[in-house]
Amino acid sequence: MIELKDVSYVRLGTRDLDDALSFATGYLGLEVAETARNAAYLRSDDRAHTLCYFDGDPEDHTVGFEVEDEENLQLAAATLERLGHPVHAGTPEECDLRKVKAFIGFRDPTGNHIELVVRPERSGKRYFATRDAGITGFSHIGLYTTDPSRDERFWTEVCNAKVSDRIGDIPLMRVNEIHHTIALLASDRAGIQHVNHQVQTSDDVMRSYNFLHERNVPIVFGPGRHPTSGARFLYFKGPDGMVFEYSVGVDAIEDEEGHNPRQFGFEPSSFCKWGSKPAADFRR
Ligand SMILES: O=C(O)c1cccc(O)c1O
Ligand SMILES: [Fe+2]
Repeated sequence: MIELKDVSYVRLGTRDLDDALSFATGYLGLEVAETARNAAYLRSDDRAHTLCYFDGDPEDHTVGFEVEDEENLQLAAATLERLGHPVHAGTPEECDLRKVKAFIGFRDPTGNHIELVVRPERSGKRYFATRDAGITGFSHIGLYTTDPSRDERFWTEVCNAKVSDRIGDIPLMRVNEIHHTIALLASDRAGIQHVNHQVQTSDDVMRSYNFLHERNVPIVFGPGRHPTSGARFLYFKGPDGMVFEYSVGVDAIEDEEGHNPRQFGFEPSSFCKWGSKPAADFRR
């Protein structure tokens, strides 16, 4: 069993690094940790970085998850190879770029690029953004799947994820007490559908709605409230069509043994209990 502790970072390719950087700092509200070697490293909490934009294919998305130690990493590599997922061991230079002690890369059954990392760096400095969006940290990702049931089995049987709720066949899965860290979304391709940052209060969600709307940043869903996690949310579009979500008030699953996944119908009211509807281009 591969024990994921938390999501660690996302890596997104872009053909226009300057544009991605100005969006990340001026609209999303991240802090630049470092710009180096055709990449920009951005912070959203006390970690050294949680988002990396690199000069490359905008379809090239990677999600990193933290595992406990190098022994667990080796066991994970062996498990993945045995199950037919070729594993790439991170070179020292690749580890440096990610500010991790060690990592492996592989593809999930849909073909999503996944990395497992050991000892991702923290920063001694607190996160301080130029735009105050109220961000408290990077929290979860929406991941495309070409087969939700197969990929649910991968994340819950090969890895330690547990299903908190399902909307239709779409699982919201946790790897710690937070309601979900991985949300799957059905598609005909691989990739990240959205990147979630938590914000401090509902006021932050509404302030960002006005701020982004006034500046013509496409709002693709919300403001609204998820019946599943209970979070108030706003989704908007960033560079290369990537969707970003702010949310506040995600449930913690305290009764780990006693929690049974709830089944919600695949309909708009299962995504928002305030009646907001996703825009046609919510999914790319
Ligand atoms: O927070 C949630 O419950 C949620 C539900 C559906 C889709 C999402 O992205 C979510 O974050
Ligand atoms: Fe989400």
